[in-house]
Amino acid sequence: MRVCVVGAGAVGGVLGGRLARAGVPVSALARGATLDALRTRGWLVDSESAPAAAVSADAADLGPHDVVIVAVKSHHLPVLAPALTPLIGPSTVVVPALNGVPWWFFHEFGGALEGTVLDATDPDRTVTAALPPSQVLGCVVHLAARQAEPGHALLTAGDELIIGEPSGAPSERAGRVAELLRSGGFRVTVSDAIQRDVWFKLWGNMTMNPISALTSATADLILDDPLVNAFIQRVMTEAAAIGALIGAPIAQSTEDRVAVTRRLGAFKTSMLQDAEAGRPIELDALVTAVSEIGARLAVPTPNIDALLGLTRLAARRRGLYPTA
Ligand SMILES: NC(=O)C1=CN([C@@H]2O[C@H](COP(=O)(O)OP(=O)(O)OC[C@H]3O[C@@H](n4cnc5c(N)ncnc54)[C@H](OP(=O)(O)O)[C@@H]3O)[C@@H](O)[C@H]2O)C=CC1
Ligand SMILES: CC(C)(CO)C(=O)C(=O)O
Repeated sequence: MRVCVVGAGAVGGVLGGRLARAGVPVSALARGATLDALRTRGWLVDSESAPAAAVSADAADLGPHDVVIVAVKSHHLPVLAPALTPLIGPSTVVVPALNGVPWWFFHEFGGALEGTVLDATDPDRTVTAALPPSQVLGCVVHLAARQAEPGHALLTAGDELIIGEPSGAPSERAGRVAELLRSGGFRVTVSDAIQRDVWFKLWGNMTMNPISALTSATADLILDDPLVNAFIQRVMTEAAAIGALIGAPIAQSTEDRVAVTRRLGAFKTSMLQDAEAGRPIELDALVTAVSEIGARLAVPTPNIDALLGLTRLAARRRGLYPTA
């Protein structure tokens, strides 16, 4: 199976590198220093390297693949997606390894918002046009990775991936992709409700990540502040109510979910790391999208909107989010 990774950063580097180590031909669409590193020494994950099948900044050089793993930060996609069409043939499976509410989320999900494309994550519908939801196999990434340097990915915690058809139905392609990912040493679950898995992960990071970017605080400090902790749980309560309405109910209590995060100690969320490095933050997929879903359902989201407004303004002031 020919695989192409779009965005060979932390997650893309781990996925691509592990698959390449297992003997899978994995090419990369990359740019800048990452492109140079992949060209020179191939994939490098932890201390293990493997040749890259092909590497280019131009998808036309790479051509159609059986599986395209999309692992850029979600805010890159609206501009990048149209350039990805040469990678996509009629039977290509697109596996988005992204956090937040993805562009394909309401495809074959049923309910009041069936087929909705969100302005928050696909404002000009370029992503939906270039990466058709019918070719998407949903994915949730439950691992932590970072880049030691361009082209050198480190897997720092976890190894779990959840994949699933947006419709929830079993499929031959889900089985094929699960086997592929397992060959890279990942623990893979095939879900019959992948949107629930997306929503559950989002439920944790849609609060911690923006609050950390807003306050520059590690997770322990955020959760030790009783007012911030209570605010987080109000945001989570609103998000859980939306989840229940769209068919992604959450069984856990907010207290229990927060306790799980608290046990991780004094860590910096990925959004805080991006903010500190002066990189744009992934606010739209994590928070703007949830606010938009609430608005589309006419569900009031005062706490989500307060979080969004404050984080967006702070990020704009620091050049980490586009101005209106
Ligand atoms: N890191 C983690 O532990 C986890 C991350 N996630 C999610 O996975 C997704 C990817 O995150 P992560 O791997 O951390 O992000 P990174 O920033 O490490 O990697 C993204 C990569 O995409 C590249 N990229 C962006 N635009 C282009 C372009 N136009 N052409 C070619 N390459 C491009 C970036 O290149 P450049 O460096 O040049 O900008 C970078 O190498 C996000 O949605 C994140 O929230 C999910 C679970 C865990
Ligand atoms: C670890 C966790 C859940 C914190 O919100 C996360 O997803 C992130 O840092 O991006």
